[in-house]
Amino acid sequence: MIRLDGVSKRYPDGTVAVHELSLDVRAGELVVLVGPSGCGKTTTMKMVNRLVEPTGGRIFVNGADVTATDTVKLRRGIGYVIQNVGLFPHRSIEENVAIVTELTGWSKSRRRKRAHELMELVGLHPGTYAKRYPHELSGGQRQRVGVARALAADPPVLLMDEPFSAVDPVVRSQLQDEFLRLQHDVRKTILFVTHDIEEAVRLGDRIAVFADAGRLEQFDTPAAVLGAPSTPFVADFVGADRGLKRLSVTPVTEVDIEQPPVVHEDDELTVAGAVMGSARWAVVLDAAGGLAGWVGHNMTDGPGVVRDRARRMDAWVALGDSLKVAFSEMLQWNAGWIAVLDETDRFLGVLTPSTLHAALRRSVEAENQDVDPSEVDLITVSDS
Ligand SMILES: Nc1ncnc2c1ncn2[C@@H]1O[C@H](COP(=O)(O)OP(=O)(O)OP(=O)(O)O)[C@@H](O)[C@H]1O
Repeated sequence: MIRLDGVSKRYPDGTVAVHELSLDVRAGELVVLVGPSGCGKTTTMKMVNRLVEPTGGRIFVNGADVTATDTVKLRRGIGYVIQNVGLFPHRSIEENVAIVTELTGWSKSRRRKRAHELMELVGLHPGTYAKRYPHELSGGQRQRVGVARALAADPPVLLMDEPFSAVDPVVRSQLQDEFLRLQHDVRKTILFVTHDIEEAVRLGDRIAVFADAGRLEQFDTPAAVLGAPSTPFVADFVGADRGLKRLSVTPVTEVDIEQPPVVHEDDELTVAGAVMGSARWAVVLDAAGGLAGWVGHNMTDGPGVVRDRARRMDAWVALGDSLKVAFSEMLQWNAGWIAVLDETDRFLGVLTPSTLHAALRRSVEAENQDVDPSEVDLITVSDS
């Protein structure tokens, strides 16, 4: 969808901002350009919509050479979101969002309808915000207006240059979440610039790590960049805590799950005790196979059914959630284990701190060796 072919940019003063860069972004993919300040990320992005003209190489958007495309037409098909948004201060939010559709000659009522739709999409209720002016919004809200405006003409391609870096970390994280949800729905082809590796890992389908002068050090999935940095520069850039960062890009899979004894709410306590054998506790399921809670072996004496003694259990994750979500769930509930449920809320098994650790080790080892994660043997303290 976007293809850079040996692209270079030397500014008139002799600065080489980008040197023979080749990169492709597939349709519907979100590629993050990340690297230290001055490495040529912004220059690269601006060459795609011709705010900067390359001095070498070729750039294609949807198969067409950008230098052979009329700039007005080119930019109409490319939404552009920048750090401080650049909203028009004397226009209302609704008018700011509609600016591109105004330029393309849409009728007033159609522009208004589209602006309201987009405001809803980015979480700004039009009833409250449509008539406000930019100075009456928070920084995070202004960024959302910037995203809505870029989406107004429904361009297939979005360029985003540090769009969330002007807001505080909490709002930033919120905007990132919302943006991921939005991208899930709209599936644009996105080139996203940031200097923040955490943001890159969180958002990117693939990330391109730049060193100086637009030199591409590694272009791969976040998991691969964190798990197997291809050069010392990348290893240094992603940081010594890359193992921790990997948590957020490694999903919980079937192989990570443990199977504790399972009993049902209606089981007799004596039966439940027998099912547990030497185990200290069992998971309690409801009639639909969903998680009802847990029961300890020492709670199974006497008459009655499991339901009478079972304790509630609220700590769970869905299969496919990240290990980071699993760890934080465990910490939040101060639980020694958490349940794993499928998409219909049926119980699949549990994760414990040691299975979580094993899952992380397995994923790092697999990445390093380029083998299937299920084939990696783990040696743990309890094995030795
Ligand atoms: N108009 C210009 N004239 C001369 N040099 C420029 C110009 N614009 C950018 N540069 C230089 O090109 C290099 C790359 O700049 P660019 O803005 O692309 O970097 P960046 O990776 O986006 O940096 P940052 O993260 O700090 O925004 C820098 O050395 C910069 O000083």
